[in-house]
Amino acid sequence: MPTSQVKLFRKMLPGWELDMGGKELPGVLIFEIGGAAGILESHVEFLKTHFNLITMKEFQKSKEELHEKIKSIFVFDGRPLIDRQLLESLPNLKVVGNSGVGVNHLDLKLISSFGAKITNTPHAVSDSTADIGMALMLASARRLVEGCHIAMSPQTKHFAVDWLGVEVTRATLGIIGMGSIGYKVAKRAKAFDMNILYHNRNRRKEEEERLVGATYCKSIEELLQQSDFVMLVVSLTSETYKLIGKRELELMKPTAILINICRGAVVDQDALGEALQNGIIKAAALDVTDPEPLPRDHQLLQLKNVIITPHIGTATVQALRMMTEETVENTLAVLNDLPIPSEVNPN
Ligand SMILES: O=C(O)C(=O)CO
Repeated sequence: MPTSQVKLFRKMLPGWELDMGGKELPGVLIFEIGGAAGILESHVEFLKTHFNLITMKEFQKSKEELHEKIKSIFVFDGRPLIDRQLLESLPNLKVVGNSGVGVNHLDLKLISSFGAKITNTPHAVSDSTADIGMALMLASARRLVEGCHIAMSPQTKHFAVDWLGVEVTRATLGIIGMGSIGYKVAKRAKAFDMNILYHNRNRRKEEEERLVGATYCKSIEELLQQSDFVMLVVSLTSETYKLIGKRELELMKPTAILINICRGAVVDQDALGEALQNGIIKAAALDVTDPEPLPRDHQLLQLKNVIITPHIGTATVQALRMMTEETVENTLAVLNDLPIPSEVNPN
């Protein structure tokens, strides 16, 4: 039997050359291969060197014998849905590996009550999601989408715009949430000579030093009042649900732009629509909404000062590859009793 080598993209756990020789590969339940919420076909060969992949279709047709082989579930784009019934049918489940950083679609307490660990992939997603944050900020500031429509419209005879954008250079960016994505946003914003404010539950002195300047705002209010751009990069929890509502929007500058790259429900979207129509803030750029997609008659879709992208924070070849690798790392760590690179605390 060949030795299966764990390829670590971060090379952070030394000595990870697990000898799988002679052992049966652990069963992993996946939603499907291919399709919108399926494992990418190009990742299957790599995954099969470590695991016995079982799709939901195979699982549903199978007998208990197969259920007993399943040690892990890989969740991609929220699927498969993990409910009590599924958990009860997997007596040897040890880990649920979520591809992506946000775990608001998982019932963490329920999963951990079945003795399974939960992992996510904060490292894999941070660059691509920070890039989308920068792309949305620049696109909104320079009115890229409106410009693109004018340049491509069959009605356009000559280029003349009756509006001006604003520059991000030397402007103040307020980042709400200084986790791995927030930090990467700040790093990029530094290259634009932006003045960086951030709010986080805990002050992140190490990140401040690494960035050579980022000012901690203990209160969100202070950050909202001072920022030209406000970027949301928090996890969705009961504490951050509708964190940005009417009151918070009214604290922002009338010239400010709101960028959301975390979860739609962090913003009160009705309040946002009103604020955008009434000049309370200038514009919004959203990679996430609640729900996704928004109903076609939603007020946010009618406004010229809004850009919406279809939750593409991690939609790159590189990010998906790294998410798969980070999930493999996490899963193998749990199954081999090694330190878990990215474990989610169910509390
Ligand atoms: O990693 C996640 O949870 C994302 O939604 C990235 O956009």
